[in-house]
Amino acid sequence: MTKEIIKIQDLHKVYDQHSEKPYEALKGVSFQVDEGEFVGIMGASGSGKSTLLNILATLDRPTSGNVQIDGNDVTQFTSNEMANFRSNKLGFIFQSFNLLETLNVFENIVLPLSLQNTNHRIAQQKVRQIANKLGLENLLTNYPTQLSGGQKQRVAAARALVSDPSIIFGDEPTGALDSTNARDLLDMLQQINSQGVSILLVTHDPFSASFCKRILFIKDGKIGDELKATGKTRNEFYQEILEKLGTFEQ
Ligand SMILES: Nc1ncnc2c1ncn2[C@@H]1O[C@H](COP(=O)(O)OP(=O)(O)OP(=O)(O)O)[C@@H](O)[C@H]1O
Repeated sequence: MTKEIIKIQDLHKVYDQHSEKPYEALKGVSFQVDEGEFVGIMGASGSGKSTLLNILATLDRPTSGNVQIDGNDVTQFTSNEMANFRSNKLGFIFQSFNLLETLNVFENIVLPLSLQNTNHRIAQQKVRQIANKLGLENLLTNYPTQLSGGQKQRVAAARALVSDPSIIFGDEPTGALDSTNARDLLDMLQQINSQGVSILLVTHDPFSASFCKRILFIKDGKIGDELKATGKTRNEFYQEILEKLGTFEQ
């Protein structure tokens, strides 16, 4: 039976709820993501993508609604439980890489394991394994300032993957990359996904979205539509996304 990695039901988020001008950024969002899926969330600026991602990433709480990740109702967690859950179960890849400049590549990648107090020898092994997989084995003693944008994003991906998360969240991860590096990162995400890791990608970019298996379109705080890649080439899916955006964003 398929396992749901994310299940959200009737999610609402109201900012400035008790002010004179409350703003409802999410207006009853429901969807689920099955284990092993690669799902994209697309929508115009201001449609609620970051609000949704922040709630899923346990960085913010909804005003109402249910959020289950890997069988846990994360809305019931205390702040401490949220932080533990985040470091054990979730991996993040952001547009801005978010590497620590004072740490070298090895130290950046090992960070989630250090936070979990993983045994030093096991942590070293895991970092080497993931570094080899992402072609970073010769860069482990470099500092972020000595890396290209594409290399930085691979380090960020290695850091997201090293703790074997249940799901990877990407927030415009190709936003700061040139087209070759963007393509490499997307190929890599697809490869990671083919090994069973679930991915949820928030993006404006139809090219990035065309690597997903399914795309949810959010408009004015609601899921408005959905596209599936099943049976289509990536290019056919890309064209379909472009057409959908053409009608959707008006
Ligand atoms: N902390 C906040 N307080 C009040 N309003 C907010 C807050 N954060 C976001 N909003 C509003 O909620 C709406 C959704 O914002 P959100 O950042 O989720 O959109 P988005 O789809 O991620 O946009 P973008 O693609 O530009 O990042 C916007 O109208 C925004 O102004």
